[in-house]
Amino acid sequence: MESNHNNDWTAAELVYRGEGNSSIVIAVKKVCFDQFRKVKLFRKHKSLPDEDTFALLMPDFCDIPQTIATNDNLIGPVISVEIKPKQGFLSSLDPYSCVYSSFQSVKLEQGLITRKSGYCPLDLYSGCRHRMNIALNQLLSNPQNNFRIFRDLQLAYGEGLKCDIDTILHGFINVTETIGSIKDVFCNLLIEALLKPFHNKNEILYSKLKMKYEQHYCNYHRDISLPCECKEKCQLPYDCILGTILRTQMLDTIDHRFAQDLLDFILKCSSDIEKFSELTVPRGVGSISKLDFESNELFMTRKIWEFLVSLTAKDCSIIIAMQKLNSAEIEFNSDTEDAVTIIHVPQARSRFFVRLSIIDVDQKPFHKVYKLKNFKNIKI
Ligand SMILES: O=P(O)(O)O[C@@H]1[C@@H](OP(=O)(O)O)[C@H](OP(=O)(O)O)[C@H](O)[C@H](OP(=O)(O)O)[C@H]1OP(=O)(O)O
Ligand SMILES: Nc1ncnc2c1ncn2[C@@H]1O[C@H](COP(=O)(O)OP(=O)(O)OP(=O)(O)O)[C@@H](O)[C@H]1O
Repeated sequence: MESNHNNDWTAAELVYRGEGNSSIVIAVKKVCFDQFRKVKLFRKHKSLPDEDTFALLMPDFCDIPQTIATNDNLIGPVISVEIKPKQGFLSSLDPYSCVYSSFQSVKLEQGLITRKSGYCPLDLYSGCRHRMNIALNQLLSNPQNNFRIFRDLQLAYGEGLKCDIDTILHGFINVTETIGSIKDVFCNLLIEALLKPFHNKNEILYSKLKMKYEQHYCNYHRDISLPCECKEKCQLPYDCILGTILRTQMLDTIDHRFAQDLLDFILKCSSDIEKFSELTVPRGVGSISKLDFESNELFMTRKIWEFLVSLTAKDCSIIIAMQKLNSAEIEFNSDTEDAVTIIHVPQARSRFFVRLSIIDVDQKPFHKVYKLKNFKNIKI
């Protein structure tokens, strides 16, 4: 990840941050990552390859560097929250319960988790502050791989590491200044960040993606989640970070079942599988039906492309990096490609500088279309 140094880091400067299926993420700091590696049991067998391998140098989205905001007016620790929100709408494969709860059953059966989470993505994506608050509280109580808090770039809260929230947030939200509990104030801040407009580089693509979304409820979580009883019917803002992710997820208009048939058919006629990994956005993206200019083949290829992009959006994570503002004015670089904003939280009598990012947006390979076949617990 980004550093002010040149690239000659020694092991002593590297900090283990986390890892996925295909990569280990290290931040450039002062301690060797091996000491900190708290890996899920099923990844314990993995190690770094002995031969030369590749590394990606990425900005550290848990940080608020000087290139984005002059730090003179920012005080206290940088608190970053990582949320892996998963699929935010009901799938036609199961119109009653969220997809997340089905995968939780599979994980429980496979011994990957010890108890099912009360987190319902439909609550988080609802746009209703009450429901979002329930979702965040459930993530806090059973974070799994869906929720982490970092304090000054170090993991402070997550699966297997549940420290006291008030201690983690010390100097960020102060108990003497808050009305209500620190946890409530913190959740309110996160909700505001998730609902703020998220301006990003791909706005032109995203503006083409429509979102016809009403609040949904999930049968599985009916004892935890509450119906939205707000005076005005809540709706997820189209242009917030969750809205952006949801619109991309909703590019999946065909579901695994049909995607598999479609892909079988395409592969019978052509072996050019490269077309599914093309980075160019296909013309007509987001349109449910075949458009006049599209041949059958173009249409089917577009549908598979959209399905795979939607899979990426169903698996990506959000990082919200925040720091307290100490004065009325803050200068930030208006050329920055990052989505930054300022949030006033009356209950904390404070304003916060917030940087929003989306990570883990690697393209999914086309064979992912067949993945669902391997899960006998998923209702089809
Ligand atoms: O299928 P899901 O919803 O369980 O998502 C997988 C994730 O599981 P999760 O449920 O988030 O713990 C899974 O996450 P973990 O490795 O369990 O942290 C991966 O992100 C996987 O993607 P890939 O195979 O590495 O490209 C994800 O698979 P795909 O999104 O590629 O299908
Ligand atoms: N650019 C970044 N800035 C800050 N933290 C990051 C960044 N990229 C990754 N991370 C951290 O490293 C962890 C692992 O990231 P990675 O993308 O490899 O795995 P993942 O999200 O679990 O995906 P997968 O299992 O699909 O490979 C993330 O969960 C996050 O905590």
